Amino acid sequence: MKGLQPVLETTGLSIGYRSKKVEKVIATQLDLNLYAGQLVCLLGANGSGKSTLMRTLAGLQPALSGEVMLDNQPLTALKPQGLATKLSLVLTERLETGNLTAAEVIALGRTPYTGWLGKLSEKDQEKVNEAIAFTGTDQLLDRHMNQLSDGERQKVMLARALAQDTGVIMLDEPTAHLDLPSRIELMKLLHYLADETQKAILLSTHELDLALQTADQLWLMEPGKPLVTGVPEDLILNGSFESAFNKNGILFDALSGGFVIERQAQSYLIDLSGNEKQVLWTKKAFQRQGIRIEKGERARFKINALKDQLGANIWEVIFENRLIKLHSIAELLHFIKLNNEKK
Ligand SMILES: Nc1ncnc2c1ncn2[C@@H]1O[C@H](COP(=O)(O)OP(=O)(O)OP(=O)(O)O)[C@@H](O)[C@H]1O
Repeated sequence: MKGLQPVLETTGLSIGYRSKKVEKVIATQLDLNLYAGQLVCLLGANGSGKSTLMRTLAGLQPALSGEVMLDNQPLTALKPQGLATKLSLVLTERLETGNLTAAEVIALGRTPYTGWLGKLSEKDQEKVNEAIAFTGTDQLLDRHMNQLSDGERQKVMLARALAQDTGVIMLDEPTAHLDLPSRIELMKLLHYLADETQKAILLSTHELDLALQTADQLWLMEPGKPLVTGVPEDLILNGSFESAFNKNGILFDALSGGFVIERQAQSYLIDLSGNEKQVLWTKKAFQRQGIRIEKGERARFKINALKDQLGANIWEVIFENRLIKLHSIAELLHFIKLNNEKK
């Protein structure tokens, strides 16, 4: 990113809460950069400080110390209207927009340019139309907000933010109430938007899998530790991702890129080879059943996962010099458990 100017930059930023007597510091020494065209996912366990950071970057709460520069201007020097032309924020809380139609809500995005009662100019209407086209909300325009599903409402709120035409868009847990297909659709849309419109998009989320697959950059928050930034794969390889999320029997498996539930496992002398996909799912089944593969000089179970002539999955097991053919993972698990006990 050398040579590129960040749209949003923090220097020595400390965030937290200050009351008359006490100061509650949530994170310090934050030197963060947000660049045009990037989708950045802010990740962290509950209470790690994601909302506090978003609120501070959006000017909704003061920093404890340090500086936030937005478009080369200190955030603190921007008046609300000026700020609203540079940064838009989509919150998860359902706003009191129930009686408004989707079209009216999207048009509200132009408020910083028109004033509350302002009439939309041709340019305003153009921006609104663009926002509608990007988000595919044209079928929803006449509907009232309280008649929309969570996914539809979220798209309308995104269209409003797009109509606001700011360099930075921030979204606080935008996928929170959505089902899996809608979550994937929204993340894909955000990635496309960042790329296509060169906006900087920062969102907080608990969707680790989706963030790993779509974010250009991750910002990882962990209480008491410095915030770590980087591309997802680097953060996996250097162990930051594991460190932030491994807890209470849930482990991030850096080899598969997924989370596994840690179980009490028993070792079995197994030699497993064969068809890649079958081997992968056989290993997952072993993991789920607490069967830990232990490689040894002499495997007690020598398993070859393969397809038969008709293309069906089979597992050939050599056990005590006999060849046994099994036809499902269920049969394999049963066989191994039964025979491992017979010493
Ligand atoms: N108004 C407040 N005054 C004091 N402390 C607060 C306030 N709001 C939040 N906190 C504390 O700040 C810490 C960070 O909270 P924050 O809401 O930023 O975390 P988060 O990562 O967004 O959590 P979640 O994933 O649960 O939404 C928590 O310990 C929380 O209790």
